[in-house]
Amino acid sequence: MGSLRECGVHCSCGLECVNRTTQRGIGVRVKIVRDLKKGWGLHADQVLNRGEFICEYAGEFVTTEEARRRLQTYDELASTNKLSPALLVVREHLPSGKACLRVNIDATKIGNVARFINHSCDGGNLTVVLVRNSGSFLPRLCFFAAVDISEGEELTFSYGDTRLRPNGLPCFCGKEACMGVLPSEET
Ligand SMILES: C[S@@+](CC[C@H](N)C(=O)[O-])C[C@H]1O[C@@H](n2cnc3c(N)ncnc32)[C@H](O)[C@@H]1O
Repeated sequence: MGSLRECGVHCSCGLECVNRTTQRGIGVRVKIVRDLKKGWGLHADQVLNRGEFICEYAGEFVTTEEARRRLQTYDELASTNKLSPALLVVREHLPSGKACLRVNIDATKIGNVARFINHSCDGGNLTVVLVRNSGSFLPRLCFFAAVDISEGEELTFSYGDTRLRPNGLPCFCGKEACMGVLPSEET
């Protein structure tokens, strides 16, 4: 996972500033496509170039305690196909190496198209970047194209390490590297 600093509230520049790439909304064409096994997924609706900003993972920022509570409910509902949860947990190791910042973003009820991005065991074609706007405490989670992407191709990233929870839901990413199980949070 990468990290990036952008201009923020205290900078005198406007949205046209070259250092506000992720603050202008979604500037590329994407479409939501249904897959029989994975449900809805996000696909490129144009050629995307490596390094291009795709979208932010918008959602509710929740505390770890609240995330744990929600994950328990979501797991139960997901196991009976009653819900497609989209609570993403990201850990950023601080430079000291002694602590890590945990960010929980729940797009299950409030979010944008990023909540339709499915998992791929090979890491997918998107790079996840933690973006800090100067003056803001919380980082935002943004997706950039990790490679050149063709029109129609599904956009995917890795939800995490499957080994953390070997008895999760089945994965249908279809990649050679597929672990057979969808990564999910335990804590
Ligand atoms: C963030 S949502 C992605 C959008 C979701 N497919 C939908 O229809 O709303 C995460 C959920 O999508 C499904 N999903 C994502 N990637 C998958 C994969 N590789 N194999 C099977 N199901 C997947 C799982 O149900 C997972 O809980």
